[in-house]
Amino acid sequence: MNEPVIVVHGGAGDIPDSRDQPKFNGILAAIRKAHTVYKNTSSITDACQAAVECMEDDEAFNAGRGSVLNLKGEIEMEALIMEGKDMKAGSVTGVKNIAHPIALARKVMENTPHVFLMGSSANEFASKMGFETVSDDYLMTIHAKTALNNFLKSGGQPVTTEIGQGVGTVGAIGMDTNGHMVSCTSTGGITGKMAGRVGDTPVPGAGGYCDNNIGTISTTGHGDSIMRYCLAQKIMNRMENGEVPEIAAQKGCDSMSARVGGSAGAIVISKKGEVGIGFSSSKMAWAFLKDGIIHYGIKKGQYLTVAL
Ligand SMILES: NC(=O)C[C@H](N)C(=O)O
Repeated sequence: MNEPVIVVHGGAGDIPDSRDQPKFNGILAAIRKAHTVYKNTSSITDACQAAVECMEDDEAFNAGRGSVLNLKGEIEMEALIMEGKDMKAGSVTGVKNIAHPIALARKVMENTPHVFLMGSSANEFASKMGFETVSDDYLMTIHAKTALNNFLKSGGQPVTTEIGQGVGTVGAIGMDTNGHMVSCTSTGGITGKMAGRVGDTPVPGAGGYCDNNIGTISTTGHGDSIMRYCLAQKIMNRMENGEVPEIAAQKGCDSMSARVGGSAGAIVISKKGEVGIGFSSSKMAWAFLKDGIIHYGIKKGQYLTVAL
């Protein structure tokens, strides 16, 4: 393969139409950023991390700036990175006041003997690694505050607001020209979650997975369902058993919804470089780059293209 394959998502769920364009702008910017970084570094890990950081900076998404609020009105963020060569992984959960949880997950992968760090200890590690602290005011958007108010007013039922209950988790997966793969996912979780709630996103096999011998995946959607179903791992199993990524992603999400409820979406690349996009939610923002063309969409059956 002469070109890398890069796929991103900007969250699955009940996304109001008014949010489509900001999400398109964000996912297209993320793909372009990833492409530039890949050209400069030849590192698919750097490229996908950069794509996720680009969306963490963009308040159209529920990750980094724009993260949703827990029941106490706080932001607790989570992220996972996994590389497919040696199946190394790094995760964080319950982190506060940093701009790029995905960068911290990478530090866990590369600078500790562990996979997963949590809460204030993860924040202490961030300080040690030289991460700057950002204020709650920077991370907390009016959309996130409105979403929590609406959630509380409705007696704790999921409400579709401008940003939905938790839509807008972000992910980027990629394969370089040597077949090396990576998976990156970052989120603020779901609006009105209990303080300390851990979602699917930082859990390998649920929020993402990566193995150069099979493929790479990032998921999004109702995390408590995704975690119970081990959605990323289930989709890997389907590909290992010969399903093409498009079918594996869609059937994986549909089977999760049928078995445990909730809805989800997934982006997938197989070891052959084939791309799969699937979601059982009403929408998922996705985009991928292949042969100089960006393909993207958000509604079922929507398939748009634009030059890089
Ligand atoms: N929109 C999302 O993907 C939310 C995330 N999966 C969570 O439940 O924490």
